[in-house]
Amino acid sequence: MTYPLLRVEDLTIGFPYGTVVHGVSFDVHPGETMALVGESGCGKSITAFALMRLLPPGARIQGGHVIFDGVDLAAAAPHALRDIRGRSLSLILQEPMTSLNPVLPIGMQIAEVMRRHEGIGKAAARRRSVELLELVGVTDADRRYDDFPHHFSGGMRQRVMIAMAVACKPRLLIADEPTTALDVTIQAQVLELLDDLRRQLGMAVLLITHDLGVVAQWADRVTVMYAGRVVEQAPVRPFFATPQHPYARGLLDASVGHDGEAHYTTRRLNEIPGSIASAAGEAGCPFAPRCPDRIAACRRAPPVLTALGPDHNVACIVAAGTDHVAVDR
Ligand SMILES: Nc1ncnc2c1ncn2[C@@H]1O[C@H](COP(=O)(O)OP(=O)(O)OP(=O)(O)O)[C@@H](O)[C@H]1O
Repeated sequence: MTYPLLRVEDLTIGFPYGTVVHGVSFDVHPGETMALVGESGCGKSITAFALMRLLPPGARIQGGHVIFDGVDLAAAAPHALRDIRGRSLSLILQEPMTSLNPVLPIGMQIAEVMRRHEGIGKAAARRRSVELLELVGVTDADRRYDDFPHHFSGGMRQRVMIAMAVACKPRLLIADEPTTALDVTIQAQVLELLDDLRRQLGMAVLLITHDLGVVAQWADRVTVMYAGRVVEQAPVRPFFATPQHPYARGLLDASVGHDGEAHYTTRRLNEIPGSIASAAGEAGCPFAPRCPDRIAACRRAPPVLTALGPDHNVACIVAAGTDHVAVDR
């Protein structure tokens, strides 16, 4: 096992009204795709923003560590963060229009990232921006360098965002629902592009998604979140073959079609009866109100993440057995 590139340890995030991410831990290894999956509101995006230290107003890291390449980003000084962000750690979001400047030509925006982080001259930055646009599949890149974001379709804008995000060859790209706003064929093309770039540039990808089809096809490992906590993490193959947490099992059971084939692509995570909101105010396992396997002890305290096997952890006292051993990180 390689040493992790990113180690998130016991990360806890809150707003003035309460804690929304409770002691989340996961690793991302060099060159791999790790999927962070969960239904809307479970805390995926807030976790991603916390990794970049770009939390919305009012939100605060209340505890834990985010060790990236040996530096604790949760405690790093602003100048150190500025240097890391956009250079070795990059973020792409669901809707590129929120990240692109509408009044600047797209080529110039890509060039600007390289000029800021690598201090290269104007001409070299332009040349490399055109190469990057070609790399992400923008045809006639030299001419399109001077086009504005509104001249591009949604899928092409996402390609431009990806070009900008990988301009400085990051070691880790965080992609927060990168294809949710796109139609299905374009989604597949953009995910394929991300995977190609991951291999070509040797970067790792933290892929945030609510789509199990995307996880099955593109991820090496998966971390499932529920109500601000990690409930299961495993390599993708054992996860899909033998999911252990009742929430994960519910997600996968429900995605098998009448023909007996798995249909992950159309699966939405909110089809299990009940809602995350029903966990509010619960003292025990946040999934207990919706859980088919719950026993009385589930109501006592949130279960700890427990090792079931190599790299396979579950936070469920029923799945883990009562004589469980806490995960030793
Ligand atoms: N700006 C904000 N102010 C207050 N609460 C917020 C804010 N942003 C997120 N939250 C809360 O934090 C929790 C986690 O939200 P987050 O956006 O991380 O969920 P998510 O899993 O990414 O969902 P989605 O897939 O819908 O984006 C939710 O309860 C949400 O209501």
